[in-house]
Amino acid sequence: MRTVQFFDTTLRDGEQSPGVNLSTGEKVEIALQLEKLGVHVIEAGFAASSPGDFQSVQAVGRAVKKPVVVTLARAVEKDIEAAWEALKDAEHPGIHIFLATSPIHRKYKLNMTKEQVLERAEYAVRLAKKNFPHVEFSTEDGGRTEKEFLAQVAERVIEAGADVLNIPDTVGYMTPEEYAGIFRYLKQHVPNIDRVRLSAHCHDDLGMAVANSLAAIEAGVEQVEGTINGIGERAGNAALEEIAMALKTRESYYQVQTDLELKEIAKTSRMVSKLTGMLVPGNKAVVGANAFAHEAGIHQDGMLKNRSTYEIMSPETVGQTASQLVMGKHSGRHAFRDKLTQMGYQLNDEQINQLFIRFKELTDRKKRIEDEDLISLVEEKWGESQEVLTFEAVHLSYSSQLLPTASIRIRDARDGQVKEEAACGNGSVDAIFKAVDRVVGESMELVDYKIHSVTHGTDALGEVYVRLRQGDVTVQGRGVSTDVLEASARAYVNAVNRVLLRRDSRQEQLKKELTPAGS
Ligand SMILES: CC(=O)SCCNC(=O)CCNC(=O)[C@H](O)C(C)(C)COP(=O)(O)OP(=O)(O)OC[C@H]1O[C@@H](n2cnc3c(N)ncnc32)[C@H](O)[C@@H]1OP(=O)(O)O
Ligand SMILES: CC(C)C(=O)C(=O)O
Repeated sequence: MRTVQFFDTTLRDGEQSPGVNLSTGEKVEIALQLEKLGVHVIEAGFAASSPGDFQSVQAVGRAVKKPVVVTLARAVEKDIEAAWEALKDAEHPGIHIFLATSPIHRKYKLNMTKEQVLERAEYAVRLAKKNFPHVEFSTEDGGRTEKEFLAQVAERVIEAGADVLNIPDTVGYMTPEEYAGIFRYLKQHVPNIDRVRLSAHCHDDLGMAVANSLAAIEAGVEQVEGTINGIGERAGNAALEEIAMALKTRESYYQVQTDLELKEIAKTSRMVSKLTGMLVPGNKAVVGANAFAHEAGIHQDGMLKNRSTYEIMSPETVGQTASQLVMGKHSGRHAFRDKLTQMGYQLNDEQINQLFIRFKELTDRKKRIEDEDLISLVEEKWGESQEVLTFEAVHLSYSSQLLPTASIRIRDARDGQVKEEAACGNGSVDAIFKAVDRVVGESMELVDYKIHSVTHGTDALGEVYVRLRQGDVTVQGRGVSTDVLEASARAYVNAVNRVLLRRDSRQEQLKKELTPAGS
């Protein structure tokens, strides 16, 4: 099976995304991660473009040991000289020279004849070859170039010593069949075409960058160029992680392998997203948050029975966390039961059916159902009617210079007594929670505290959610009041009730299990 090499241009074409500007340190950080991912070539920038980019190219060249590090350069002496100056200390220095070849670019941008383009291309490659062991030449806007002329350019740069010949679809105009046809044509019409590694470089203007890259691979190219997360100029470049996973997942079809460390994909994607500020859409293939999430009941049921029903690759392969069955409007009973079991609730069919009705009602009101919503559903159904502690009153003493003190009054149904306690805290809410702990005689771990207003205006109802943990029991409590401190006290007492009930019902269950049958 033949191997296709990966040329990563996240740091050059990816950085051409409007609004992205990576510092030298950030480029080095990404480059080291790309090295771990196993790409063969890293395009670190455009050395002649600015002193900052020169410095970045130089730093990446020095930091990275295994991949070839290249810089982009126009077919002009000063760019080629700057490129060597930046990369002469690199372990594997390379240069990427480009010159547009299409009629539109020749006429309007370069103002050059075909003959001038041929001469300049050859001259630039010969010049670069004096220093660089690795010279790539790109026919910018190759996709819209006459095939016969492309073949002439190819012949000249091969003669001049180019190691890699890239035919970019600079403006993302090609269809897969057309693009593949260019490489087939060159293979048939250019003598010595075997002396260069053919490379594909696609843009996503019509959403075909990955499809075009794969078509080029089918036509025999040995290198693909692209970026992590598909970032880049305009609509971006071909997403390398998508090409890699297409080759891996459809290996028997493409009969091509890569040397990439696929498990590094998710980490690389997260790093690039964080440092460039380019967020990855949830539905992005391979690395999006939803790429391995299933919400529809029928899919979830299939997944529980066998993952291959709805997953063509596993998230672990690319270093993503395990597949998720997301609870929502479209979920079914199988997934619902599985989720509750995972959360520690062993419920019978009747209980599941009752809860499922409430769950579906909730999904009509709420977009995404979180674990805490499910906890509330269960607790609400089997918890609330047997309240142990009833909140009666709270009083706060607060001054800007002293610790706040809270006094709380709670009725305890276990002994029928009304209990009062006071406590100081780091803030008013903390004081209230500590006072409740004193009444109960135990302390709870506060895992989460959320507050939002239910209505508008200064008399708005404040709704407080708390999440408490004690041992392996986690519960949620809710309290509502026009006073947010009272809402906090109510929420905390509500949650403590649930801890006590859950503990009691577990003890009950244990007792039943330990009592011999018939006694
Ligand atoms: C498809 C691609 O992604 S190509 C890479 C695109 N990336 C970038 O352009 C980012 C970095 N670029 C830059 O920082 C600047 O454009 C620089 C420093 C390279 C050049 O800046 P300037 O000297 O001010 O020129 P400017 O960018 O305005 O114009 C480009 C010039 O290069 C010429 N040129 C464009 N491509 C090439 C080429 N491959 N070889 C030789 N000359 C070229 C243009 O014809 C134009 O020349 P002119 O001034 O004689 O008309
Ligand atoms: C410089 C070349 C390869 C390029 O980025 C393009 O044509 O899109």
